[in-house]
Amino acid sequence: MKILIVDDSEIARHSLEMLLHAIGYTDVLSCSSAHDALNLLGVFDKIVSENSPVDLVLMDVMMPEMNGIDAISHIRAVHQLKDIPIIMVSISGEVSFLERAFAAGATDFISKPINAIELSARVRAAFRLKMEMDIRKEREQQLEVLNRTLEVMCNIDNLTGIANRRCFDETLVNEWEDALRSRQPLSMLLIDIDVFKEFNDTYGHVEGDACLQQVAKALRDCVDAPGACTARFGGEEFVILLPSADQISAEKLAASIHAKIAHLQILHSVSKVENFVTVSIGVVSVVPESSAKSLDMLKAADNALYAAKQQGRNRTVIGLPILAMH
Ligand SMILES: Nc1nc2c(ncn2[C@@H]2O[C@H](COP(=O)(O)OP(=O)(O)OP(=O)(O)O)[C@@H](O)[C@H]2O)c(=O)[nH]1
Repeated sequence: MKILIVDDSEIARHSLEMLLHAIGYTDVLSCSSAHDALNLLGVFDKIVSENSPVDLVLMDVMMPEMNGIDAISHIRAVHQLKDIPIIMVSISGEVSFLERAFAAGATDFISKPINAIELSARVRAAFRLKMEMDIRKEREQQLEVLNRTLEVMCNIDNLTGIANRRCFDETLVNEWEDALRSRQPLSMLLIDIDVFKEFNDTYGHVEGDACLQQVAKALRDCVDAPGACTARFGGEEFVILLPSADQISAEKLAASIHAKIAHLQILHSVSKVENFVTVSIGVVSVVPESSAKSLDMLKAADNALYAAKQQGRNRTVIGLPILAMH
């Protein structure tokens, strides 16, 4: 445990150091001014290390240039130094002084002349407090990491590793609002694997899962637009949301998805469409208006997908403008 003594009197520094040695604390640094102490603690550095160079400060109050209370205020203003215990050392114990010292962030107070027993008890208490704070800080950091991991897990589909429905629903609401404000187009592709029930019935559920994973990866590979969200909508259905993308970009993406899935050549011998896995896609592009809702967009994409299925599957159908649905 490293202790820093800050006192402009050499005699005071020396006698305090002797006392600390006598009660078992030998790792002691000292500064003759508040400015030197702030320098040593890194208060003037642009980037302050997370690990403080000392574990406890014994700060004299009356010093020329900068007094101990002002020095504490400077130390506490640095986030990384806000938990270092600082014990004020002073002849004065008057109430107004103590009030100012504690308001500035002092942890404790010890009056001169210093009694060894009192010093030992105060230093031990300060270290105990510091240890408890460090443990609490570490737990808070662990909790923060855990929370972030949980948040990511809550938004990911277990099987395919892409975003899940929950994540998509949230993204849709946000992107709709953004597009409404910015008057930018928003496009959506709803993608469904054709005759997938027969695929499962023929090759089994495990192969079905592997197929879903391959299709999800293919979709992810096709989408490179910044801010795009590729999600598993549910079952064998996927969805892609493209902010700032018009119908032409959405159609281009749909065409590249058909080509990519065809290129995978996932055998589907009982499909009535092709002898490999294909997908149907419903596309909707819109510049949102306040008279419509984000769910209207989803409905329009679903209708377009239904039409693609009706027209023979393995194709893309462009949905009606949302306002025309009302
Ligand atoms: N292996 C696997 N199958 C799933 C999963 N989720 C849904 N399915 C299957 O997907 C199939 C969907 O079948 P349908 O809704 O009848 O659709 P379809 O056979 O693709 O027919 P169309 O969409 O009209 O071309 C069902 O057999 C579901 O059991 C999953 O996580 N894994």
